[in-house]
Amino acid sequence: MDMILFEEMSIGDYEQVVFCQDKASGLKAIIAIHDTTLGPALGGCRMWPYESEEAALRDVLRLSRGMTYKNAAAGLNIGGGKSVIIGNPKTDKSEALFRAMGRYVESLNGRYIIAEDVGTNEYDMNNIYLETDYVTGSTARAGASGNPSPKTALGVYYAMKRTAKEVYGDNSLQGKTIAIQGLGNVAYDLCQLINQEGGHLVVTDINQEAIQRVVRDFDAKAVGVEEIYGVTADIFSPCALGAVLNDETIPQLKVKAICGSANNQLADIERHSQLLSQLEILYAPDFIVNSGGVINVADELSGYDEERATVKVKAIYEQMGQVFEIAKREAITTAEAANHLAEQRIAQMLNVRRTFLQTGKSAICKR
Ligand SMILES: NC(=O)C1=CN([C@@H]2O[C@H](COP(=O)(O)OP(=O)(O)OC[C@H]3O[C@@H](n4cnc5c(N)ncnc54)[C@H](O)[C@@H]3O)[C@@H](O)[C@H]2O)C=CC1
Ligand SMILES: O=C(O)CCC(=O)C(=O)O
Repeated sequence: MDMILFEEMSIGDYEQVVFCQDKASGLKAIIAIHDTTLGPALGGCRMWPYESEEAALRDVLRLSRGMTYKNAAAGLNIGGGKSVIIGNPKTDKSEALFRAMGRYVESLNGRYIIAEDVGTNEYDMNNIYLETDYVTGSTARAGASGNPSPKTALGVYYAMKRTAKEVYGDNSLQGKTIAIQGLGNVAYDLCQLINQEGGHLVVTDINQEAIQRVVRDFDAKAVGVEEIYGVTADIFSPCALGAVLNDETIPQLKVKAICGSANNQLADIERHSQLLSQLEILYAPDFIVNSGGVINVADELSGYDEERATVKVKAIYEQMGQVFEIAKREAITTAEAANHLAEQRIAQMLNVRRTFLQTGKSAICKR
């Protein structure tokens, strides 16, 4: 590994990285806590057959930092963290593996709260709950919120409507063509919402079954995995994995806007957001668009109320509008505007905390 860990941690301002190994269950995991200024770090656990340990480490560092920004911009009183388990979610899962992971989460004593991400689900969280209370998104107890994907999809839908309003002057998706990459948990529900509103879907996935389901249920048109970038559409919606907006793909785009659920869509945030802006393609920043899932699971920390969580998720519409306004007012890219929003809130709350209080009052105290 030619990566120097403490240097990486220092550059990205990470608080803590924990390597977890349990030989009996086969667990190899990394937990990254990026920033806990606003509260305990909350973020999902990705299970993925990473090609190297360095790739896993890079992913968890990138994703945990993203959670700090996402949680701050969403107005949540929680910090940013994430975890990865190195393994194949189709073949390597077991009760023991997730219980071993749960014990590592417990050992952090509330500094990190786990949830699901790509490759893990609410049933895995149920096994984690057997070892720790610091888990959200399970179905294991009263007040647990379960699978966050439907709420993530709802948030993407509202972000997409606000994006459509910004570009086309009307927030309706009726008659609009949306090109969707990746048809997993989030995108299936998103396709349903778009279809219900009369939008047209052009879709792709590496999984044929996922494609067939959406073609059958929502009258979508399927294209090849590489063709999706060149589809003539109103909005491109990346809902698979990260770094899909890069030097090769951006010049192929024939859309006026991008709004999707995938984390870390821009391969190089600064350069590629500038390039999109030069091409007059409006980029709806990923961590604002996809914050519905974490807004939903974080609601558990105050005693889960689905109605309240839904109201907060729908408010992504206004939040997106605010980001577009900041970008226009300050003549910066939308990615920069979203970052400013998050960074300003963290700086302001750090300042508020200068006043001494006898007892701490954090999100987790309210459980
Ligand atoms: N599930 C949630 O609540 C949240 C998800 N996200 C992000 O949204 C994205 C999607 O999440 P989920 O739907 O939960 O994941 P998922 O694993 O259910 O779906 C991902 C889909 O993308 C497909 N895919 C993978 N590589 C592809 C490629 N090169 N081209 C086309 N399709 C490809 C997969 O076959 C799969 O169907 C991920 O980036 C995730 O981190 C972000 C916030 C919350
Ligand atoms: O939605 C979740 O399960 C937790 C939040 C998260 O990991 C994410 O938003 O990427």
